[in-house]
Amino acid sequence: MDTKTQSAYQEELQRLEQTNKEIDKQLERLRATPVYYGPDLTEQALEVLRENGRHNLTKAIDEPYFGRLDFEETGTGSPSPLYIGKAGVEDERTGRLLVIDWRAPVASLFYSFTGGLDAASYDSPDGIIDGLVYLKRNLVVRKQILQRVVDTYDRNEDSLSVGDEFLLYRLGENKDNKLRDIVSTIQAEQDRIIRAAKNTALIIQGVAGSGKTTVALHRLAFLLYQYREQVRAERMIIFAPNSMFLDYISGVLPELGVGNIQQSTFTDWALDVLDHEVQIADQEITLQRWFALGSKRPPVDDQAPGRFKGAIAFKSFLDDCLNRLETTYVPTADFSPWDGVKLPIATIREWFFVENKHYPMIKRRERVVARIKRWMEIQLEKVWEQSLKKELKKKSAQKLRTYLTGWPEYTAFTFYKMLFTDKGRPDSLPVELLQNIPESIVAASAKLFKKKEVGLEDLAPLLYIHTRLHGISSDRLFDHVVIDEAQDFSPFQVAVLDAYTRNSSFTILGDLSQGIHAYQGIQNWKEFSSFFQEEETGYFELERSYRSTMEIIQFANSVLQRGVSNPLLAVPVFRSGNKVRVLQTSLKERLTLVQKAITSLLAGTSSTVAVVARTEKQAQELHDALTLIGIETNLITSKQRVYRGGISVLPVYLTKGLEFDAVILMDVTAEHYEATLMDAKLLYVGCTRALHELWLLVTGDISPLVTVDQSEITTTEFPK
Ligand SMILES: Nc1ncnc2c1ncn2[C@@H]1O[C@H](COP(=O)(O)OP(=O)(O)OP(=O)(O)O)[C@@H](O)[C@H]1O
Repeated sequence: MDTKTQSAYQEELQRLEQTNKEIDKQLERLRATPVYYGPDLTEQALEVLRENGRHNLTKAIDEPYFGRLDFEETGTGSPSPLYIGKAGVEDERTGRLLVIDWRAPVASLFYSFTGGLDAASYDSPDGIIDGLVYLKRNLVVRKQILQRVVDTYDRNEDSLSVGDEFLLYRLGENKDNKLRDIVSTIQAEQDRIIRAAKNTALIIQGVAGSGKTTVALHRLAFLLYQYREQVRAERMIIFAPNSMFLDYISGVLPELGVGNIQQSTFTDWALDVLDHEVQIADQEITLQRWFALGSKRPPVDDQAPGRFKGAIAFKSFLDDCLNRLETTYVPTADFSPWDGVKLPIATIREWFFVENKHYPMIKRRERVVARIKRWMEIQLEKVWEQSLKKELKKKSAQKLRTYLTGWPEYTAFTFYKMLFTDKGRPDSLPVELLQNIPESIVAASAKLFKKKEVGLEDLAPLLYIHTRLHGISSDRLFDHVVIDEAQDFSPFQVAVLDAYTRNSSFTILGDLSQGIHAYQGIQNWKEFSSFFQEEETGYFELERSYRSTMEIIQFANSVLQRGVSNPLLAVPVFRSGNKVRVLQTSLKERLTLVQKAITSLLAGTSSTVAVVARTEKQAQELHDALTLIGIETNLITSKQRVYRGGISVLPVYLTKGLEFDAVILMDVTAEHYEATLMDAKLLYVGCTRALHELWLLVTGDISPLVTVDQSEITTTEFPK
């Protein structure tokens, strides 16, 4: 350690000791104070403050901060050190902030400052504050012990740009089975997204590994801090592609001290709103179909069920159907509960179309039926003879039941199903309407609906019908919605979610280059942005990739370039590693080579390894074969709910969103990965899952998507 580093280390040791003492003291006192459960409102408010204090201090006690910024606000005359941590800590006597919460306005300087001698500024509630930055320092504290001090900027040094050394140290670490927070190394372009204003629909196109998922989770924590008066955690939700992915990301929010944010798949949420009226047809079959090898795959066009039913045009079609129903959605005849008494249909129409016009259709029906019942009671009151009254009461109830059979109480599913069959349709919905839908879709839907099953692409239409029929109860509204892997969402899904989201407050993240579910997703972000007012929409691009080494990113980019015109290429951070290995093997030697590869990777620095097959069936076979030769692996299928880490075997399309220290891509042959857009995206997704090591195994002709002669980034040799 040179003298400068040594003195910085000593200075930080002292400071840490003081901070630790203060935190210990405060926590001890708070823990000793009995919790107040009584009725006094002031005491209750104080108890909330104490509880917050306990919570923050418990969080801060092991690692009080991770960064320091020396900032001289213009006009103050001298710089003061700001220590930045996951939770703010105040000196009880002086009220001075010992640690600043990373989400506080001033902390944004720590992330946005990129070096140089010029003044820096941040946005505070009192306006723009500017001044000079003297020092940016990263600190690693674990269990109250100072482990590392790295200066990434020093105004008195020659090099005046903020260095990447600490970021590279962080990126070089191995991964276990959970995504982690990045508060200590958030980059300026990520920070802009995290701190963007709440009432905007943010759309973020980010290359693989650019931190989209991580940024979205940090943004939720930021919004909860910055808008604490306006948003509640339980009213925020993050939609992720599957339950295993949710498990994988489940650690980040608690690490950031944020609880209770809903985390769900669109499917689970939709089924809940629909009160589980339908079941989802087996997804394995759908996936097998869309991820079959080359020629066995159906064409992906606008007639594919997901694209067709996910389009806004389909929403307009449903609107048309619902509007038609609405205009005729009342009985046609007067209602007569008994001879001589009549409620004219004109009155019923008036109640339905005029008096209750602001209610959704089914609610209106309910209100009108209640009104008819009240009217009947009034008529009955006019009958004096008790036995007759009793008889009329019974008779009229029966009459009403019969009358209402001509006024069915649709649910989302009964209405939707009716559209695809020729039975039970009201006159307002002639069967000719079906001409708007491709025959194959009508036939497949009708078959499925008979079993009360639906496809994933039916959920947005069902939810939409549900909201038109029943409305949205206020406890279902979200304060903010995050959609991860949004390129796989349909415009219709986003339109439905918009109805459930106050002020269109969205963070929508994805990567068009990873759009492997093209049969249901979008091809262009404009398909979403067109819903939102231009002034309330934000669009960001993230180009830097933090996950993988330079060699892996360059290789993955070359795959994309061979299959996609105008690809969005990732820019790697300068983290060099081993070359990508492309290993040829015979069918006979294939398994032995996989075994050797796994052993070699685990003996090196990798602790999570993925063996990636092209299809689910091949993954199953590989898993079985590896088990037989004594290698324990976790088989990941589309039904998986938990990500365990270790050695995983999975089909390439299920790797999306995950990451592993090392990836072994199996069968990268011409047969398995053709020179098509879809296969290029699939292989790109597979390659970009690797942090440190990427190995490709080839038995037969190599895929035309792969260039082996890039000797600076690939090798064909097995490591010694
Ligand atoms: N600023 C950062 N500092 C440290 N690590 C980072 C940073 N940004 C991203 N990472 C790391 O990069 C990896 C990729 O992040 P993440 O999974 O959020 O990216 P993504 O854009 O959602 O990826 P993909 O689209 O490929 O699934 C993670 O390991 C994350 O911790």
